[in-house]
Amino acid sequence: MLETGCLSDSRSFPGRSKPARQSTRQGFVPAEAAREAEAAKVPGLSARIAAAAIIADVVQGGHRLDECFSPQAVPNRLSGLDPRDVALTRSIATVSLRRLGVIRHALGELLEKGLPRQAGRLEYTLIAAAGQLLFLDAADHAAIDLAVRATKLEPKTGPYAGMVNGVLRNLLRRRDEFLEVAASGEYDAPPWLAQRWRKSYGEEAARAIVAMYMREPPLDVSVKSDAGDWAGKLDGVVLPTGSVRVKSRTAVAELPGYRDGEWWVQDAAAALPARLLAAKPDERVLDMCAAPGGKTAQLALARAQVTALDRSAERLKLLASNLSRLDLRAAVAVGDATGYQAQPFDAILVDAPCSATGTARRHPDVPWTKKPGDIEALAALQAKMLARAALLTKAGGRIVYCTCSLEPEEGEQQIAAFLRRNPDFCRAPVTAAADGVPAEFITRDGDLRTLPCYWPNEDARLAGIDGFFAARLVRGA
Ligand SMILES: C[S@@+](CC[C@H](N)C(=O)[O-])C[C@H]1O[C@@H](n2cnc3c(N)ncnc32)[C@H](O)[C@@H]1O
Repeated sequence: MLETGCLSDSRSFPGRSKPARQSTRQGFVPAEAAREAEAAKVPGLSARIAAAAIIADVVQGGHRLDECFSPQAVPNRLSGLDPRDVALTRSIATVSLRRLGVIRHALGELLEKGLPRQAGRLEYTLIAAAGQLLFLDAADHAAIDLAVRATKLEPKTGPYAGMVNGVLRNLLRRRDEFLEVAASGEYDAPPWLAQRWRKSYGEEAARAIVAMYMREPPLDVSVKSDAGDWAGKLDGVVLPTGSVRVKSRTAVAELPGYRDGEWWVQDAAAALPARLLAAKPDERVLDMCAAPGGKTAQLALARAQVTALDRSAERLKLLASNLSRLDLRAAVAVGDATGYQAQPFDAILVDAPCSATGTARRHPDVPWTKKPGDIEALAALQAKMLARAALLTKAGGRIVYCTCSLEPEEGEQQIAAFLRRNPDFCRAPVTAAADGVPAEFITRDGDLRTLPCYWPNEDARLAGIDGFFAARLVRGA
């Protein structure tokens, strides 16, 4: 339920002379209908084609992986696929993006001369097939055969079917070698991000963050009441912060209590900022970047008078439907937070758009679609939102600012700059005792900082937490 912005960072394999530049939409659409009909005749082929197309949409086109699986996705790569094929497409695309670094390394080793130019989606067919051969339990011969068939179906890639066959068979022969490279973690994050995390958190934590990003995320939910009871019903545990971590792998909508609106999906770290705002009944509260509404639900549950503002009308529809399922109320407003005007509020939550580098377990596309410049641009937007929030806060009122980013520019540095510019505000430090937040999550300045490597556990269903930053600020009376 967390969301990320996405911009493309098209990268090439080592050893490739030039990326095969091609617009995803222009290149893939024309033969679509005929190819779909052909592909539908071979079990599993449509899912492989869809997975390769989605990986291309993400890596080349800058789409968010989640978005590609939404019914509103444009282009929609899933039309006509049955639910089993959609699930297979999702697992191939997800693992291929999670492991993109080492897959690119392996393909770079195998493609000594690089990829041919003008080769359509060849690169992404290879990535999807390598993802299956290295990291999924799919039958090897099916992964190779279907990649070759997918290659033959598209005029641009057709001539390279023999090459695809050869490369994937060589990959299979050298699989143990590439799995050892994968285990070293060397290629698991783009170098510029790994370097940033080493600088911010030290070598050991940076390694642990990246290692956590190679694992499936747990399912955390926020419950309306009686966490212990719901932990029992959902085969879960109550976390020290009050969220329930669900061990069951049943589809979310099929779990007990979902349809009755008793809980909503929300990472344990994402549940903390609204808690820090501590909204009281009837207080006027602005949720400045509200959709899809995980934090709005918390504020509404506290019986505050919540205004849920977001720039995206589409995402606010999702918020409205989430609140309706939960039988919770908020006033909804579509608008740009940086220019929003209203009577001052008692409390404001600024859950600002950010690079989302703390959520790469849930969004394995994030590390491969962000660029260094994005962080600067997002930090500038966040500063504007904070400035507007300051104008909209009553004397004595409070702001909680948060991002799901690991980057200090979007967290600690943002708040330091805000406090320099706004001497009428001061920090209200987070404390373990009063806020019910584990002491290891609290920085020396009294902000919240969670790292994905916290709460390690052998069982992936119980391990880790999203990377979040939150600061609580109070305006002088
Ligand atoms: C991190 S998400 C919010 C998640 C949400 N608070 C939750 O807990 O479910 C950031 C949101 O900011 C919205 N957004 C981006 N730019 C905005 C702007 N200028 N004004 C208002 N909302 C904006 C996005 O549409 C997105 O829904």
